[in-house]
Amino acid sequence: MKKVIVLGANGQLGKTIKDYSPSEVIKFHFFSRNDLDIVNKNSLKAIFKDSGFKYCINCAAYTDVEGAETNTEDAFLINAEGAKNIAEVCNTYHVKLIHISTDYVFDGKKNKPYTVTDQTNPINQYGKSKLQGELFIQEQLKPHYIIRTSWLYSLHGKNFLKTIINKIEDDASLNITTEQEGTPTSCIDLADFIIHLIDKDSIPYGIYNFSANGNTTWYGFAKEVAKNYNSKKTDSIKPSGVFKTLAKRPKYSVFDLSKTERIYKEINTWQKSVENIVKAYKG
Ligand SMILES: NC(=O)C1=CN([C@@H]2O[C@H](COP(=O)(O)OP(=O)(O)OC[C@H]3O[C@@H](n4cnc5c(N)ncnc54)[C@H](O)[C@@H]3O)[C@@H](O)[C@H]2O)C=CC1
Repeated sequence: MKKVIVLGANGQLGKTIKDYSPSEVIKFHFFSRNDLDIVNKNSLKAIFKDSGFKYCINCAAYTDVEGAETNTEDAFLINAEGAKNIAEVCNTYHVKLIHISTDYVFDGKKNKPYTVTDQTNPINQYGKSKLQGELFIQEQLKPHYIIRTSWLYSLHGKNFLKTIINKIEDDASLNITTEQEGTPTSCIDLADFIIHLIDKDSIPYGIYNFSANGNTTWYGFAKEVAKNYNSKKTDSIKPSGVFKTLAKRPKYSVFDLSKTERIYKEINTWQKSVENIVKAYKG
């Protein structure tokens, strides 16, 4: 039985991992921010010491992209220093780390999918803090997987898919930007990939991209949600131009998935995963 600690367990990815039926080979131990703050290295040490954890999944992060522009110190404390603390403690207690990172480590100036070796160049504070976290982990700990993902949604917490469903329920008409291109990714698909890494236990360490297959805009994503949730409402979603925000967003952040699919399987298209989750939402 492999003992696995999950940090940031009350976020949408953490909760999705919790939904996984208990596996016969993995025993999860979930810690929310209230249980264990990743900024506090001594608390981490106390929990990891003599724990017998084989893997740590770090879902904990400062994820408010807009907020990070003004609360930059907090973003770096959690996304960079927190990640460093985890890496150090994993190193001391021989725990393998699975850490989640983001497409926002790129500037979005490319026009074909980003590979894991492409030059990073974050254009907002959130992306900068997440990249610093990646670099600390690479410095501190050999047995690590850094999974870069994008546009996460799930049945839990606040996310774009649930916002669109709520707006459709309220009969609101929506203008959604066509300015950014990327890939919506279901936490269920990502959780399955994370479990695959642990199950196999022999996949080479390093950076992996993980998103669904294909790409779209936030407008295309919203339309697809509407089509699956209530096809009569698709016309209430209209395309719009730039959505003014404090934090700059990469215009293009599609991933090249070839390295990931070589050690995993062909990943769902984003449309298929949206269909699956809307079905699950409707129950
Ligand atoms: N949401 C998205 O669209 C994307 C998310 N990511 C990354 O995926 C990972 C998971 O994201 P989500 O589940 O969507 O985030 P979330 O915001 O739903 O969950 C993050 C969790 O981390 C916890 N947390 C914050 N500070 C903490 C601390 N100091 N100690 C312990 N826990 C703390 C929060 O309480 C929250 O429960 C994060 O690393 C995020 O950066 C990457 C790309 C896109």
